[in-house]
Amino acid sequence: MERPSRLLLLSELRVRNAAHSVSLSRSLLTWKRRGSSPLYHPFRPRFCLPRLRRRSDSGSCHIVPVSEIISVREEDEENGSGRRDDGSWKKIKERDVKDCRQAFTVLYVERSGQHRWRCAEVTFTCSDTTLCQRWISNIREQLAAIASRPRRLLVYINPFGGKRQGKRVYEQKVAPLFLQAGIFTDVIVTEYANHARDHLRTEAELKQFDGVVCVGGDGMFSEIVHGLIWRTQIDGGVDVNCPDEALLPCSLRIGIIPAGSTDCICFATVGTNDPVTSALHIIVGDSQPMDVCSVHHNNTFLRYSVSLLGYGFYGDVLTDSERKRWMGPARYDFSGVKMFLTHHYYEGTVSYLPARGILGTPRDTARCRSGCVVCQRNGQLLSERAERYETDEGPDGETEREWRTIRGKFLAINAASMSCACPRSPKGLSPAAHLADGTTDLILVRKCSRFDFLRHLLRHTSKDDQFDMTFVEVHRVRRFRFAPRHCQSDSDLELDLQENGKRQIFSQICRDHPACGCAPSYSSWNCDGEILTHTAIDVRVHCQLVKLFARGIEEPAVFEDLTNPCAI
Ligand SMILES: CCCCCCCCCCCCC/C=C/[C@@H](O)[C@H](COP(=O)(O)O)NC(=O)CCCCCCCCCCCCCCC
Ligand SMILES: Nc1ncnc2c1ncn2[C@@H]1O[C@H](COP(=O)(O)OP(=O)(O)O)[C@@H](O)[C@H]1O
Ligand SMILES: [Ca+2]
Repeated sequence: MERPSRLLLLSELRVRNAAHSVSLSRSLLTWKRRGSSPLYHPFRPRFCLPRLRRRSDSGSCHIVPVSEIISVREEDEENGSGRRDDGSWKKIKERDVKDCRQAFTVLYVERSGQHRWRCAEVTFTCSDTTLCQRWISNIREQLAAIASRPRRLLVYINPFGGKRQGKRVYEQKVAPLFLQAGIFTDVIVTEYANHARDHLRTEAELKQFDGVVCVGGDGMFSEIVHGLIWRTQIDGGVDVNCPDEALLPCSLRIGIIPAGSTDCICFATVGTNDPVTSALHIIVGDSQPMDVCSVHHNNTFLRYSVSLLGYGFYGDVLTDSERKRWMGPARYDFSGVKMFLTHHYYEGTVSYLPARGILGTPRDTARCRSGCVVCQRNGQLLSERAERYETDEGPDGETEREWRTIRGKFLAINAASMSCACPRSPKGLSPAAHLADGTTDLILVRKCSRFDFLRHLLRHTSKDDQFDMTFVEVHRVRRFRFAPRHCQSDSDLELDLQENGKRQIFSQICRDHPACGCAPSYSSWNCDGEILTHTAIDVRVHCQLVKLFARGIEEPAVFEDLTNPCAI
C-alpha cells in the first residue's frame, strides 16, 4: 500500500477563475475545486493508489503523480501576451491575461485510452508573486530530484523507415516535448543503413548521454541494440563470438519513437505505436528491461534479436518484401498473401533447452504487463543461477541430457522473445511471452494444409488460441539450435540417406535445377526484420540485457472509485 507523503505546499489557487485547493507532496500534485466535498487529507487511512492507476479524475478533483509531471512553466508578463516558453504562440483568453502575472502552468501526462498518453496542462493563478515562485521552485526541485529522468539524449532518425515520416514526426511531435521537459538532444539523421550502429560502436561519446533514442522501426531499433551491446562487450573485454559467454548488460536506456513498418517492439513495450506516448515515456524516465537473443553460426556471431526470429513463413515474407520496400508497410501484407499461397515447407532439426524452474508457460492466460512479477522473479532466479555457475554448474544450469530434439517438415519455426504484439496482431505471435524473463517461446508449425495454416494465422487476430492445433507446438526455451536438412552433420546425413536415399538425391537435384518447380530446401531467418546470412544457427537468450524507456503495457484501472482519494 502506497502511503502519501508529507505535504510540501497547500494553497488556495485559481484554475480557470475558480478557487481550488491545491496541494503538493513528494509524490502527488492535487487540485480540487473549493465548495464541493472537503479536500482529501493525505494522512487518512484507506488511501491506496494502485500502481497502474495513479491519476484519477472525479468531477473537479485532479491527482497527478509528481513522476508524471513533464515540466512547470512560469506565465510571466510576456507569456501573458500569449507567448510560450518555447517561443511558440498560444491562444489565451482575455480573462486569463490579467491574472497571468502570477500564474504558472504545469504540463503533465494524461491517459487518453488504448495506452495512449497525452501532454495536458493546467494553469494556476496565485494571489501574489512570492507564492507563485514558491510553487514553481518547489515543483522544479521535485522534478530535478527524479534521478531516473534523462537530461541528455542521443537521437538517431531513420528518414526512410515506414512511410518515410521519421524526420517530420520527430521535429513536429517529439522535439517540442523534449524542449518543454528541458532535455538536451544531439540529433543524427542517418545517411545509410548501419550508420547508427557503427556510430554507436566506435565514435559516439556515450558518457555524456543518459540514453539513446531511435526514430524508426524495428530495424532501426535493432541497429541501436547492436551498437550498444557491441560497445559494452568491447569495453568489457567479452568475446562476442563465443555463444557460451555471458554478455554484459548495457547501462544506457533506449527510447523508441515509432516510425517504422511493424513497430512491434514499441507496441509490445508501451502498448501502442504512438510517437507522443513514446516521447512521454522517455521524458518521465521509465525503465523496462528486455531479453536479447544472441544468434551464432559455428561459433561465429551473426546478430542479436529481441522480437522475432522466424524461419519459413516469416523468413520468406521478409525476403520477398525487401524487394518491395517502395510499397512501405503494405509490403508485408502483399508478401504475406503471396507466401501464404506459395505454401513452402522446410525440413530440418530443431534442438532446444527447455526453460526449467522458472515461472510461466507459453499457454498461460496471464500476460506480461507493467511491473510483471514473472519477469522480476525469473530475472532474480537466473542471476542467482549464473552466480552458482561461477563455481560448479554449466551455463544456464544446463546439462546435455536436458536438450530435446525434433525433426520434421515445418511451415514456420518462430522464436518470440516477447509477445510480438503489433497493429496487425494486437495479441502477438506468442501472447503469453515475457519481455524480460530470460526465455523465448519456440513455436513450431508443422506442414499442414493451406486451410489449416490460414486458420492458424487468423487466430493471431482473434481471441482463439493459435497454439491449440494439432500441427502447432510451443516450448518456452533458454537456448535452441536449428539445422536445415541439407546442412546437418555427416552422421545425420548418413542416417537420412539410409532412411530415404532416393528422396535425398532428388531433392539435391531439384535444388540445383529450380526450373523443375519443386519446393526449395532452404528458407532464411527473419531476425527482427533483417535476413540472416546462415540457416544453421545457435540461439541463446540473455536475460534483461538491455533497458528501454518504457514501463510495459499498463493494465486498465479497476476499482477506480475506491482508490480516488477525492471521493473519500
Ligand atoms: C490472415 C491474417 C493473418 C495475420 C497474421 C499476422 C501475424 C503477425 C505477426 C507479426 C509478428 C511481427 C514480429 C515483428 C517483426 C519485425 O521485427 C519485423 C521488422 O519490422 P520493421 O519493418 O518495422 O523493421 N517485421 C516483420 O518481419 C514483418 C512480419 C509481418 C508479417 C505479416 C504477415 C501478414 C500475413 C498475411 C497472411 C495473409 C493470408 C491471407 C490469405 C488469403
Ligand atoms: N539513412 C538510411 N538509408 C537507408 N537505410 C537506412 C538508413 N537508416 C537506417 N536504415 C536501415 O533501414 C532499415 C529499415 O529501417 P526501419 O526504421 O526499421 O524501417 P521499416 O520498419 O520500414 O523497416 C533498417 O535495416 C536500417 O538499418
Ligand atoms: Ca522473454
